[in-house]
Amino acid sequence: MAEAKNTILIGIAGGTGSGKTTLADKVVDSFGRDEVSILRHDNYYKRHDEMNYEDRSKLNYDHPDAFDTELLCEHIKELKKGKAIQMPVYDYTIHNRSDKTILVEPAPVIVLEGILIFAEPSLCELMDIRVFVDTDADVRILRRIVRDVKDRGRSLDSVINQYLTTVKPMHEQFVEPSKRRADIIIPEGGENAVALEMLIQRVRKHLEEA
Ligand SMILES: Nc1ncnc2c1ncn2[C@@H]1O[C@H](COP(=O)(O)OP(=O)(O)O)[C@@H](O)[C@H]1O
Ligand SMILES: Nc1ccn([C@@H]2O[C@H](COP(=O)(O)O)[C@@H](O)[C@H]2O)c(=O)n1
Repeated sequence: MAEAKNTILIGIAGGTGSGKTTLADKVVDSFGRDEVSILRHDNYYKRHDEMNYEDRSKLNYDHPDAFDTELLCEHIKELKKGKAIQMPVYDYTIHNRSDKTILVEPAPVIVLEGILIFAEPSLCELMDIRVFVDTDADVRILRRIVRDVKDRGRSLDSVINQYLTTVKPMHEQFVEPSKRRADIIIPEGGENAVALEMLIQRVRKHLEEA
């Protein structure tokens, strides 16, 4: 099937807690479901049914190999061809994929968010606009502690231990260097009203031309 002419992929990367989900959701919520679709790299974390919870909780979730990026690339290509896909759904509280999927319809604009989306060349090259949300590490870890304890079923000790053993070193090795692949760098993510408005205008321009 021929590629749909007018689909653009906007990648939103940034460290954990930087505000990329907030930014991506605000862009998507400004438009109709038939105009902008959303994909999340986190939903493509590999399934680990062969391990128990305790072993899964010890895995490194901040290395590119933790993700099934090949499946995500296939899904993006399908969407660009005008075909709907079933996006997996990840459940952080059990450190595994859930049995649910979300139907994602093709749309003129697809937003993709994730910590490591610029670190994978095969994925990065599919993007038309690359946005990196840049937020200081101290702010990010404070946000992460609150979120992981409230929403992801974690203890304070486990968040601190995971941050020091894998999250921080992987951020320094993979996430931070991937910033140089960005077209736009946005400080502070979703609460940056000026940057959000510029992104919305860019999407609107594409929709008018599509
Ligand atoms: N600019 C901001 N100021 C204060 N809190 C924020 C801001 N942006 C995001 N948050 C909060 O920080 C947490 C992490 O934000 P999120 O957008 O999920 O980041 P990410 O997807 O990069 O991990 C969430 O609880 C969110 O509500
Ligand atoms: N089972 C898992 C899977 C992932 N994580 C962490 O999620 C972070 C990425 O999500 P953000 O919304 O923060 O960008 C990543 O840093 C992983 O450490 C996890 O804790 N448990």
